[in-house]
Amino acid sequence: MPKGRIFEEAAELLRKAGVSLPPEFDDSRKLIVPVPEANLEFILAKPTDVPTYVEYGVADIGVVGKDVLLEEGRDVYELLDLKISRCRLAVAGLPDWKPSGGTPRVATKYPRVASKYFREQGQQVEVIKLNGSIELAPLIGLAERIVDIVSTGRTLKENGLVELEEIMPITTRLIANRVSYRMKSEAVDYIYEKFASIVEES
Ligand SMILES: Nc1ncnc2c1ncn2[C@@H]1O[C@H](COP(=O)(O)OP(=O)(O)OP(=O)(O)O)[C@@H](O)[C@H]1O
Ligand SMILES: O=P(O)(O)OC[C@H]1O[C@H](OP(=O)(O)OP(=O)(O)O)[C@H](O)[C@@H]1O
Repeated sequence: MPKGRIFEEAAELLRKAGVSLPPEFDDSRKLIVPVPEANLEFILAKPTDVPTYVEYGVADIGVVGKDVLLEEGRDVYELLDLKISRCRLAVAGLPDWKPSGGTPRVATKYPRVASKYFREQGQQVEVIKLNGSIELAPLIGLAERIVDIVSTGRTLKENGLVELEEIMPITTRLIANRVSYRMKSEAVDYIYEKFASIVEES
């Protein structure tokens, strides 16, 4: 399970699905939380590390944003769209930005996704990797454009930036380790079915 934004909505889904998570699950600092009643053990990880844990099989299944899944490019199965933490990946910049002579710079937490997008658009850009507060980049002259998550649009608005192009809609996905998917199919199916029934209802 990723800590941060997705956690709350994913925990709510699990509870709705009848998995009895202890109350301390939500605000404990513990990184490994066993839930023996459900025969499950949760690893609470940094969102970008979730696909790594699942690829290496230290977690059989994981919950992760499609943005992170695409960026990390790990070898895992994507089982289900959980349809939570809905947002979009977009190109944004200052409203008066116009292409000039040189190669434009694009700042982002998603260099892989951004490079692929601009390559497919036939646009040559220099991608600069940042780790957060991406909206700063055009304001301080690091880059002309950014590729980042937009949800309400508030961060862009409050920083005088505008959305220029939507790259793709983003939701949270259930992923599985390839070996666990085959060797522990009953357990993986159980979780899949639990989630699927709730996602369909909502
Ligand atoms: N503003 C947002 N609204 C809705 N969902 C978002 C938003 N920002 C990110 N997400 C989704 O939630 C996931 C996790 O976001 P979160 O902000 O918790 O991660 P993070 O900033 O990478 O974590 P950390 O703060 O540990 O670096 C993202 O991968 C994305 O799918
Ligand atoms: O459209 P909004 O609803 O304003 O949401 C978008 C913001 O949310 C995310 O940032 P986050 O808070 O995760 O901080 P970060 O800059 O460290 O990624 C994202 O990177 C945007 O900055």
